[in-house]
Amino acid sequence: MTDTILNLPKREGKPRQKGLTILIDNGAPLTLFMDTIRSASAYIDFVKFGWGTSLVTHFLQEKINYLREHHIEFFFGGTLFEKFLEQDQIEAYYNYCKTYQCDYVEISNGTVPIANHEKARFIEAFAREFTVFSEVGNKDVAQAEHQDSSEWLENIQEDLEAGANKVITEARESGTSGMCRGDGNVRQDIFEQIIDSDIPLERLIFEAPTKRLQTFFIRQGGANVNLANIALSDVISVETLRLGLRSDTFGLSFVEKNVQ
Ligand SMILES: C=C(OP(=O)(O)O)C(=O)O
Ligand SMILES: O=S([O-])[O-]
Repeated sequence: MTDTILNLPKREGKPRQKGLTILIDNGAPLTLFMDTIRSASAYIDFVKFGWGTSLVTHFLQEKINYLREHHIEFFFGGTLFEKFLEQDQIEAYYNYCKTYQCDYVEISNGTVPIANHEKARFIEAFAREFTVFSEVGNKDVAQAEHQDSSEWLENIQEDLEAGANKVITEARESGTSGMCRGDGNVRQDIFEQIIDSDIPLERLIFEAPTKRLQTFFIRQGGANVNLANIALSDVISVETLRLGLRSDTFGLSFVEKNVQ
């Protein structure tokens, strides 16, 4: 970023452990993808190839190569893991990840109804060879309503104990399920239970595809909260929200909560 006399929140350089920005690629055309990466690589830590798009999108290998050149990591959406799981093809998923030389995998149960302890077994197995980001929360709004805050906390703790490097909280690409209500508002009770626990904030990644969610998590968790499902077009906007350069977070206090 440009040198400035302004007093702004401190951001770590890459590779960073906190303040991660994770984009979601839902199959963007190659030149748009490359332009986005080239224009903003300092602010992008990961790209997730959303749900099963990696199987359908063209130029996947070219995109991955371009990310590597720009020191940006990648992983495939948890839904793809779940699709292989549902068809009893976990070994094939492992091979798929190896083919693309993935360092990271996402293990979730947002769609396939397996119990959290079963998901934890997959976390443990994949963590032997990959860095695992697990995901907590249901993609179906009605089912998500039934998951209370203590269940969320227990699931997050179980995932971390099983070997997840970080835990992603579900909100989908739309920001309308998991930790969010159908109307796009965050379920405060869940957020507060998590943030009041002894889990370091940097072990959590909040899906925040909308400005409303980005603003919420940055106001509550500070400039260096980890955010995911950021649209390709929103990278610079999110960085300005982190830095208090947009009205929504203008008065952001620079004190960080529970970040170790
Ligand atoms: C982002 C989504 O899925 P995944 O986590 O599998 O990429 C989604 O379904 O909105
Ligand atoms: O599961 S999602 O929405 O990353």
